[in-house]
Amino acid sequence: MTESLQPRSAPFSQLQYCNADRPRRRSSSGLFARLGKDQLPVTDDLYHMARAVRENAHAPYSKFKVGAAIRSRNGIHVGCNVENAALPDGICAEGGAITSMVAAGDKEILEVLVYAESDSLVAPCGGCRQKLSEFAGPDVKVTMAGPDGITATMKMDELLPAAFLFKPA
Ligand SMILES: O=c1ccn([C@H]2C[C@H](O)[C@@H](CO)O2)c(=O)[nH]1
Ligand SMILES: [Zn+2]
Repeated sequence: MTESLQPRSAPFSQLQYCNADRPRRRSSSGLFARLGKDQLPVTDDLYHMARAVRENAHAPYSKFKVGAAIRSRNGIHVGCNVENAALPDGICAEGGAITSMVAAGDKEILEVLVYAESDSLVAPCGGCRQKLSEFAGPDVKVTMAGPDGITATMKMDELLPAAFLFKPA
């Protein structure tokens, strides 16, 4: 059972900060094990806030709920995906968290965590990588997490090397 929860994609298994080898409990019911206090990811507060806000996601089309939490100097800002019948008009959890941060008056991301429940870790989509890079420096850590506490962390410039920068001529 727990084997299937290992991050599957190649980059995740090579991550510097990946904690996939940390000991964790076997699931007693369902697909995922419950987190024990000894198993919490390093960024506990972001983890719990992203996990909690995911419950509020509006995802009737994909049925795939995502939560995101961003740490900035003035606090933690959360977002969940909000889909729309006009499918491309939906917004990702990361986009919602960014909007919340900016609305709260902050424009510098210190840390990001994305929480989803899938058989592999969920990384921000391409568009969200660009959105994050607008406010996150190259060394900012972006952690991807699931319900059993497996996390992988990538730096912003690993997630989006050669980000687009708008420099009018
Ligand atoms: O990092 C991600 C990946 C996907 N989604 C959302 C978009 C869509 O609503 C659903 C399925 O792609 O998941 C996010 O919010 N963040
Ligand atoms: Zn996205």
